[in-house]
Amino acid sequence: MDITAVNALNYEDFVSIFGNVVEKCPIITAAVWSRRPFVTLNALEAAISEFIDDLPESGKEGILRCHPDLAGRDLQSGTLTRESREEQARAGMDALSSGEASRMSRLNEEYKTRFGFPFVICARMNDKANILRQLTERCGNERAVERERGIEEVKKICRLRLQGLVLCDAPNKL
Ligand SMILES: NC(=O)N[C@H]1NC(=O)NC1=O
Repeated sequence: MDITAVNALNYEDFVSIFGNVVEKCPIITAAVWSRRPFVTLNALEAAISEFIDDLPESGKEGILRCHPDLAGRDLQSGTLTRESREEQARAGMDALSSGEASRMSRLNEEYKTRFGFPFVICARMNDKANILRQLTERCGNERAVERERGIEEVKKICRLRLQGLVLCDAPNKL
């Protein structure tokens, strides 16, 4: 699908196709539909980013809370969204040794207890070792730093999901 086809979608189809570009937050997609037409895919991405940036801190934390843990309960029970399952598999989260799995689980819980939202990172841009290292390091940050850091990662995930759905109209900036 190209951007012209995107702009021609009614809101039902737009939300049905793009509703999970931010994990389990179709309200964001539904809101940016009114910003059509998008000149480029980057313009659609920018509209999503602006919507997120305009949210109060509680809204940003709410977005983070819609994300499943990496290698967490949803992965074990097969209840991840298709997008998240593919991303987590790409980073090897479905093939951790038992030692790695328990370390991951302990750190995820520590992170959530400290911040009140889950650790979020763009799994497709990181491997297993990197994810474990960053999770360890980021547990030591301040809450406000982590809120912003997590939101940056949400935007990276969103960009890659959008690029999987819409033909690219500009050089990949990643
Ligand atoms: N917790 C977390 O980072 N979750 C995710 N990251 C990603 O790339 N896909 C996800 O579901």
